[in-house]
Amino acid sequence: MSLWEAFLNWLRSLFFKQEMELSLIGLQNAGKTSLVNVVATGGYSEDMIPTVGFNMKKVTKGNVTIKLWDLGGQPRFRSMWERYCRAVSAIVYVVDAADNDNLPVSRSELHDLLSKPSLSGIPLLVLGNKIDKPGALSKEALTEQM
Ligand SMILES: Nc1nc2c(ncn2[C@@H]2O[C@H](COP(=O)(O)OP(=O)(O)OP(=O)(O)O)[C@@H](O)[C@H]2O)c(=O)[nH]1
Ligand SMILES: [Mg+2]
Repeated sequence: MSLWEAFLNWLRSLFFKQEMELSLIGLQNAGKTSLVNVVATGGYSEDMIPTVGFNMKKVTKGNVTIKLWDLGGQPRFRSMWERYCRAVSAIVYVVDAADNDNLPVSRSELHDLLSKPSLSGIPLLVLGNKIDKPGALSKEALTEQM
């Protein structure tokens, strides 16, 4: 790389640095912390401890830094979801696509959250997780259920 190109790249990096914040929510055991770990370090483990409260992780790839708020999904932590979703660039709602029994609860928690005026206009991604498991719903079936 020539000196000139290096200089241009440096200039670009100054102007195109991007920062965003994402909140990961969804019922306990949906796989939110596992997802954060895979994105941040590439590591996956079956041996996970339920998140108490929340965790924050910053991940930088190239010019993009993402602040990830990983929230606990147990009932006692769900009332904090809204507070940690208000100021983010996007919300990722994680659903265990293989856990049929808990889908109605997951659905009603999602709709509860979407009814909050403070969150109107924030982009939302509903992420069907655990699609490797037998019995996991297809994208279409999950969309229908949620
Ligand atoms: N088969 C399968 N298991 C997964 C997947 N993602 C996560 N798990 C497992 O699901 C369990 C729960 O994962 P966590 O990441 O702790 O779930 P969580 O949503 O953070 O749960 P809370 O912190 O309690 O809200 C762990 O045993 C993971 O190994 C997946 O894509 N496929
Ligand atoms: Mg967790």
